Amino acid sequence: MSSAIRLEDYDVSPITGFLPEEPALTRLPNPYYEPWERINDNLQAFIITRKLWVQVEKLPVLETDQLSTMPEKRRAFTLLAFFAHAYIWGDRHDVRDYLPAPIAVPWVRLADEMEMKPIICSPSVVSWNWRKLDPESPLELDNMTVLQTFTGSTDEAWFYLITGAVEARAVELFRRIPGIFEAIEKEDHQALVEHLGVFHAVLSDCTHILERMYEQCDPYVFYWKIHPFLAGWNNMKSAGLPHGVLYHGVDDIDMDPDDPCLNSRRRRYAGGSAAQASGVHVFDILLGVQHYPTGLSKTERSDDKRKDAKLQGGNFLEAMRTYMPGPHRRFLEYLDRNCRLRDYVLTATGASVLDDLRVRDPAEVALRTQLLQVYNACVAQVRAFRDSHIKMVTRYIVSPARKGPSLVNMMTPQAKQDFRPSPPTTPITPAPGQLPLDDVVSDTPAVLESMESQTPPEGISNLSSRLTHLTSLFSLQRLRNYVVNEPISPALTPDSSSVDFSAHLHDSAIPSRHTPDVYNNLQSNPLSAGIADQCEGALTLKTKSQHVVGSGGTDAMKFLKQVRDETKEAQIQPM
Ligand code: HEM
Repeated sequence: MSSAIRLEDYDVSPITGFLPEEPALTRLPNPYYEPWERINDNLQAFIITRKLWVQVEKLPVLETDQLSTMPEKRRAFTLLAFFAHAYIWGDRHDVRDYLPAPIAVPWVRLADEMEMKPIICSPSVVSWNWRKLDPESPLELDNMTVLQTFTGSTDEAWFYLITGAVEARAVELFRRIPGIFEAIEKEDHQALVEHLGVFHAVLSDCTHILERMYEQCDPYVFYWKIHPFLAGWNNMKSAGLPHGVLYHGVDDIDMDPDDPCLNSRRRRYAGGSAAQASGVHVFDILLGVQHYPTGLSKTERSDDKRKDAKLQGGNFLEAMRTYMPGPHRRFLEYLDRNCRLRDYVLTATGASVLDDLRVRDPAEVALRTQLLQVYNACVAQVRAFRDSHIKMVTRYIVSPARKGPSLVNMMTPQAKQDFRPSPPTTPITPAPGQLPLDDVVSDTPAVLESMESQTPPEGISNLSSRLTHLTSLFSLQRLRNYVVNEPISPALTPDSSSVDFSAHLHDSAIPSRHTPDVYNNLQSNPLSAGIADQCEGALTLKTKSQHVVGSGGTDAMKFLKQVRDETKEAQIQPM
């Protein structure tokens, strides 16, 4: 290992680390790119009004050779990433399985040039997407703001900022990497203890910053409004992308649009994840934390198996490195190959070594014992970071997935626009026990609100009266518009899903074939004839939404817990 490692050789700044040192551009300076900037000026409005598709398709296919500086390239990449993900996921009721040439062509070119993949990633939404509020003040959370979001919400901005601020805080550690290498080379234990002390302080601050997520990012908003935009196009069959996404003008040149072989040309990429930010990778590598493919048992973790799994792309964290810019990836690879901190601490603090020294040099024994303690404290702190992160994933993914979407999320965009509570055109006689329809109509906003909050409005205290209201609303052809009426796919039944739909369905009063009592009851009531099938539609849509945003976090949790446990295994037992 050589202490001659120079961060700059890997595009890692001693001032801003993996974040670029040059401020991000707020607009591309060359007027040639004005068509992109003009779309971006109204991005959120175009998403809300569902006009982005048309806008993007009208764009010319711009060349990338007029992007002359790195900040320009980064801004262009980020703009295209936001356009692409808004184009694919902007309307979950109508997911497109291709990117039009005006996005795909320049994006693929830029990604190739930057040794990245044309998909949204942590570098594009976090590292290149901030500026300092006060340029003269330090780079830290309370002095950072975000340039670009899908939703315009403070929740989304905060989500990106927290990740950026963790990276920013870690810079103090990155700066010390050459020093850590040198201290090991020179066997300078005093210096090593000092470096690791700083490492520990950095880790503890990063955990604190992570936990500030709760201050301004609402889990519901994150899960239902932000997270879907960040999804990729791998394993997204249930969200409507069984084969991935076709990049028009790149992968379909000279092919008939109906050619079935086109599917094999579709690209599949993972979505944006903070696991693509380099900071936490550095923590692991420096401390010698080993990660294995998810589900690989301890006994299977021989070097051969590990290499095998590596070749098959089984290690998620390593796969995430392929979404980083080339120089950063190479920096991590360099560290991986050359950092031997853990082995060094293991040897320097081994029982026989310390026994030999005990009489000759008790001060050195004390120093080495301190070295072991501070090393272990760092490992424990990385574990604490991961524990905290797991709790966060529970609150931001698992819980909202269990609760299910609000009515607003189940409505088609058209239905949202169409909804105007108004009196019925055909008189319908209420069945015995039902409220008169006039009351129901005037109650509509309250019922909708109750479904949103999942609490019955005043006076409607039990499930059956809520269903009665629903029934009447359906009869009035109002709620019919809120659901997509298509048969439920056997592949998406609650049984095969990681989320317990049936329990939730009772709560939110959406009956289905899977809640037979309610379903049969509805079918036997003449006024509610047909409503059960409508509800099936709601369930289908709900299940679809669930799959767009993820499997309710079950797989992710398994992976995250394994990674957390692997961290613990790096601790060295004092002899
Ligand atoms: C609302 C907050 C967050 C949620 C819901 C969340 C969710 C997740 C999920 C589901 C994974 C599993 C892999 C994947 O699907 O990408 C993951 C992995 C990961 N996330 Fe987060 N994340 C959040 C914030 C952060 C932040 C702020 C950081 C760090 C700055 C971070 C760092 C990581 C890392 C390093 C991994 C890889 C696993 C590990 O090393 O423990 N996450 N995250």
